[in-house]
Amino acid sequence: MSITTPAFQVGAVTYLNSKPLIEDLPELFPNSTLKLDYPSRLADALAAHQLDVALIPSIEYFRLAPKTPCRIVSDACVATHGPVHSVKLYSRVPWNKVRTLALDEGSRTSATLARILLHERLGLKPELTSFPLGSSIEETAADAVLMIGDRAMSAPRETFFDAWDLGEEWHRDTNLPFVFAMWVATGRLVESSHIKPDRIHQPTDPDASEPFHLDHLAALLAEARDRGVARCEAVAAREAQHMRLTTEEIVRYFTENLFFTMGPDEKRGLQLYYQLATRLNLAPSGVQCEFCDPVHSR
Ligand SMILES: C=C(O[C@@H]1C=C(C(=O)O)C=C[C@H]1O)C(=O)O
Repeated sequence: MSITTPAFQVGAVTYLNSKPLIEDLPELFPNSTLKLDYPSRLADALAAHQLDVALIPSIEYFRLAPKTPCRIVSDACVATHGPVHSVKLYSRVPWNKVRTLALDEGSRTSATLARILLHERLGLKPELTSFPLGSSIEETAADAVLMIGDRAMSAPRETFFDAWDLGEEWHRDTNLPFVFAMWVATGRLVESSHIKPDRIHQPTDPDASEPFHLDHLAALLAEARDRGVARCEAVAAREAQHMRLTTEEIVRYFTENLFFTMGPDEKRGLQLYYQLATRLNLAPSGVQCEFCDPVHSR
């Protein structure tokens, strides 16, 4: 595909789970800067207009939408249909005795999901603390600790009373997939979308040799995902060199735990999650979810 892209600031999650979505992104967005960071930081940077488009925690779309024009710009996402393997809630006490909860500083979506599950299942509203990015789970004192991303993929040294895989627990309760992250654009990319929601023209960008539409962005992000998924064994072999996981384990994670396309069931799961979050006042109500139509790049 040859589309001239303007110079975007693109942000993507630094974890293993996002690698299949960003394969070839530098090639597909040659003029853009790709910044890899923790999900919570990407959400803050997008809200602060330091990024034009970013893979952000799904809950953050609902928090951002009432404050600033933003749009879901791709059907590429990070989702699961059961155990996700990299989002764990550990408890030192029986679940009904959880009074304090330490939330992974990198997380927003799973942090909200942990609170929803504890409330929906057990009526709990634990006191919250942070589980900082640079520290180990043994340094936390809370009754329960949420850990996400690469550091959640190996078992901690401490023996816990119990552990939940949040993708699995969500699926057990709802029979629906769960969407952890999705591509959202804001600022100059979508401001004109108030006038024409699905045909965004970027006439102001001096670098663009042709008008740039959100459809182009959707097509490029879908192409990056399709290329990454098609090459997931090579991606796994490369990533295994600097992780304490084998290529086979990473391939299984990419192909059995994770799903990278937002289909009808993922949308239903996301809408239910949003509803439950609003019931607990963890997201503003009334946000309409306008999804991006599927784009087939090949
Ligand atoms: C599946 C995961 O999804 C991530 C979890 C997120 C969150 O909890 O806010 C955000 C982005 C995702 O990449 C994971 O961290 O392992």
